[in-house]
Amino acid sequence: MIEFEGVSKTYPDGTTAIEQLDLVVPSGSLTVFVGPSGCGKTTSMRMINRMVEPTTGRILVDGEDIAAVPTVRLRQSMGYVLQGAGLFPHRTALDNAATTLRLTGMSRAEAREKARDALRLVRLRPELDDRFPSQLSGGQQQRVGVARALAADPPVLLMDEPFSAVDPVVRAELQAELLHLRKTLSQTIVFVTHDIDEALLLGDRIAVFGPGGTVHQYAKPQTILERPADSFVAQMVGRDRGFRSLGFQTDDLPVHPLGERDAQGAVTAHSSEGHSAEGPWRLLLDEEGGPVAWLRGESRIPAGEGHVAGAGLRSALDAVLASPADAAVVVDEGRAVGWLDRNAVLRALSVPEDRS
Ligand SMILES: Nc1ncnc2c1ncn2[C@@H]1O[C@H](COP(=O)(O)OP(=O)(O)OP(=O)(O)O)[C@@H](O)[C@H]1O
Repeated sequence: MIEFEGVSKTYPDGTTAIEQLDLVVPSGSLTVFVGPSGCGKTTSMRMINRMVEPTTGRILVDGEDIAAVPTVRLRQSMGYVLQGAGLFPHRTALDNAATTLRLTGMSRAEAREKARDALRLVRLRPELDDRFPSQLSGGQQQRVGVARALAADPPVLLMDEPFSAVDPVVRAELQAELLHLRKTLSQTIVFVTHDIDEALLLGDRIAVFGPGGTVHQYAKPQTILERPADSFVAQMVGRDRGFRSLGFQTDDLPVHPLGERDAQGAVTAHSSEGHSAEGPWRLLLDEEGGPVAWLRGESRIPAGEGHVAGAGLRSALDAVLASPADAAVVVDEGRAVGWLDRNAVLRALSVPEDRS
């Protein structure tokens, strides 16, 4: 657990970066600091590993005031990932990933062994281990940066705009990777970004920073979307708040059985309303059971991705709206497994969730 207690920071030139910050980052959580440029996110994060010292207040890590912890010991307990990875250009991916371990005095062989494990954890392909940063793509460099921070298995991971220097497709990939990694990691993560969508996607909790270094709201993503604390936060989260908040509402909608395949390899869509004169929509599946196309009479419409059971009401609504039939297909690892009834989704939307 990381606790900020009445923390303020005024730089020697008189700039106040942070004003009276009181905030608790729970152990094992991924907490995002989000806000426009210059509102003190990076300053707050750097105070956690004492790259910046507070002017007033104190910061506790697991109950210990970090002002009393030697900086070397403190930093060894915290991985740090920067924007643009910040790799050493003349070291290979493997040696870059081994850097922090070497600083702890570990032998080269052992450090490389552990670094190799970390590179596999972030899914860098083994054949890239011996490349230099200039021979890696931006996304691959960023993976090495994350591996370097994780290699020593520190209890705290500080990530400062780690994905902002890569293109949107690679960025989405790295975000998905981090969500995946979190299932196996126990680290307490503090993640800085100016992108509210990234914050909503990744954060267990989000602190919205505003001008003058004040935190306007510190809450779960769903709460930030549904109940922004003030007009500044409402403006940050922007348009489609209501629709986007559906993504955080769980769906426990019934899944109807898929039924038998016909001679063509298609299954007939579940319907609660009866079929039109042209007969029912059928969904053609490939050999592995993946949806290919909707068929009815002369019509053939490419099948969308379908809905993954439990993925939330936003995904369920999207799937039924995109389907030409009265039902959307439910998929598991790309294979069709059942049907989601459109009316059931619409009924679920009309019953407000308990938001207490
Ligand atoms: N070393 C410094 N000396 C003086 N002022 C500083 C220093 N570092 C940061 N600042 C100022 O403190 C304020 C907060 O900066 P900080 O980098 O923490 O904000 P940020 O929200 O992380 O912004 P960005 O997203 O642009 O990095 C800004 O006004 C900045 O100019």
